[in-house]
Amino acid sequence: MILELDCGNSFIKWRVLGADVGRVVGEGVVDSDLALLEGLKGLKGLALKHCRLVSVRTAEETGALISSLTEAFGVSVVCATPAREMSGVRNGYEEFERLGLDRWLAMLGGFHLASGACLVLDFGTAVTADFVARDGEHLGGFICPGMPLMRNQLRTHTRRIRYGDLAAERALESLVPGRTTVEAVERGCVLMLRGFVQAQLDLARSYWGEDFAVFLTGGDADLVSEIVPGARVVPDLVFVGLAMACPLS
Ligand SMILES: Nc1ncnc2c1ncn2[C@@H]1O[C@H](COP(=O)(O)OP(=O)(O)O)[C@@H](O)[C@H]1O
Ligand SMILES: CC(C)(COP(=O)(O)O)[C@@H](O)C(=O)NCCC(=O)O
Ligand SMILES: [K+]
Repeated sequence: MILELDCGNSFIKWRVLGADVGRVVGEGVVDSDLALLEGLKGLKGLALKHCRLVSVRTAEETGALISSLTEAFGVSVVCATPAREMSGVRNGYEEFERLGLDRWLAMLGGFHLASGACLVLDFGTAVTADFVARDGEHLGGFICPGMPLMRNQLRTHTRRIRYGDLAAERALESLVPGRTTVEAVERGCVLMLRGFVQAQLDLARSYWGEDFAVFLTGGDADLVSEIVPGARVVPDLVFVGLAMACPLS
């Protein structure tokens, strides 16, 4: 069995692939190393042979997680590392090692699935957009705050914006102008995200006409999917790229 991990700034996404090619035998989203270990220990018949991991956390945090996994399951862990070029995609950053590895893997996955030009949008703690041309050249991208950061900035830096998670969820049942604080903030932030997406689509069309694929991934992808009808929502896009960057013999 193979354990795959995507360690973002807020959550660790994990899944276990069975011995027969690619079948997912367990998966989850957790907010701590401890919760990950608990989740894995709860799987019946777990027999990990390999583990591959991508992390945008500090080397210390990632190292601690790797030690815990090795100790708990006796598995060796392979980490995705930065590359200038891989699977036909050329990293467009001036310093390729500074590009977020989750972005890099999502691009590898997207370019592989599209076999052509693609726009990759990831809606996590931060929101990222990356442009990959038909020849595999990464043209660069954009980073802006995601939903969790936008709402928390408003909560932290104003005196009168306070509300709970349940109210936040309910507020998004519609996007008409809000009549309560929670509606006004949650809907306002979603419209910011959608505006960002529109700007990326406009730019992609200016480069490639209609000849490109759009991939949406990350925990908040559903908040924007309806405004990009042709987009492919691929929650495991980072894992697609992770398998390409860390093949296991
Ligand atoms: N099943 C889920 N578990 C956790 N977060 C989720 C889930 N579905 C949607 N979300 C939302 O996704 C966002 C986090 O996205 P994610 O891609 O996990 O971020 P990161 O990679 O930065 O940790 C949060 O705003 C969270 O509310
Ligand atoms: C942009 C990110 C913060 C996104 O992280 P996430 O929201 O997925 O947790 C991450 O890819 C990162 O730390 N990148 C390094 C900076 C860069 O890509 O330029
Ligand atoms: K991510």
